[in-house]
Amino acid sequence: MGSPPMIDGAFARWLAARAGQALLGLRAEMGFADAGALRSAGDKVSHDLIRTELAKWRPDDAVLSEEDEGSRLAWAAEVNAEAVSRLTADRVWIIDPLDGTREFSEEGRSDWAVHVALWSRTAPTPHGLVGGAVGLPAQQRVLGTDYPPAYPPATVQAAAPGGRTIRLAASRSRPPVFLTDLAEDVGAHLVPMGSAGAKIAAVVTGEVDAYIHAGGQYEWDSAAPVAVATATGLHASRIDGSALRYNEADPRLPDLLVCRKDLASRLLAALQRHSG
Ligand SMILES: Nc1ncnc2c1ncn2[C@@H]1O[C@H](COP(=O)(O)O)[C@@H](OP(=O)(O)O)[C@H]1O
Ligand SMILES: [Mg+2]
Repeated sequence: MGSPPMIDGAFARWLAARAGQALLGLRAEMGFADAGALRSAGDKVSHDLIRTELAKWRPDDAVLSEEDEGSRLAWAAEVNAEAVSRLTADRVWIIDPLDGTREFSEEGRSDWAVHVALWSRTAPTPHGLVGGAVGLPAQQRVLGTDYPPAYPPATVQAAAPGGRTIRLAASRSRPPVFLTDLAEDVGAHLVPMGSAGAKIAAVVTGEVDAYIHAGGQYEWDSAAPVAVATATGLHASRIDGSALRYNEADPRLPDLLVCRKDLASRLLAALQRHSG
């Protein structure tokens, strides 16, 4: 087999695709009888593959992966900088080897993803993400910053008279408590789905108009999909409108809004009313 692409965005796509193939193979091999075993094996196989390839092809870069020991710890940047290499590194790969682990273990579901993002200290944007890819293996596609999908999304319809209903993606297992009221307020209907990556990909492709999450998440849940979403021209922020920031000492990033640019001010105003 030849070498992977040199350019980081294309490398991220290559890596997400390879991990996705391994995960599809695992599903076929193990079946769905023991969901817990399939989930654990999926996390491990994808993590090990991505870790091995990063060590081989990007040995100087730091990595933050959900499956690393201690990944959820909140460090004090000034105290732990020496011990935690990502806090001083110029380039950090932020990885969720299997996002939507629960859906991965349910037969017939395609809302699970592989996230590979690259953060750079010298990035021109507040989020710091300079490349990334979201693999959707069961949908036979990878979305990446190397070929950002068109904006506005191809399947967006023109507004119907009287205002079109907003399709609002939300976690199928842990939706924010305020979301039902917010949806009613803005005339949206909720589309329950698993995986932050799959939901943001659905905004990118125009299957839904927005995704709102609150109540808990980590940087790896959104880094790669946010890299792709912002590369296409979509809005992505915290639910209070402030910037999403990655490779922080504390990896918790509990809430976000990703949506079409023309909906952002309306949804942020509604979030201000409902999420407080
Ligand atoms: N309240 C919470 N606290 C921590 N993580 C959360 C969370 N709600 C959602 N997540 C994480 O966000 C991802 C998408 O969640 P959901 O499918 O419910 O939308 C999942 O990642 P993983 O599947 O990688 O664990 C899930 O663990
Ligand atoms: Mg995740």
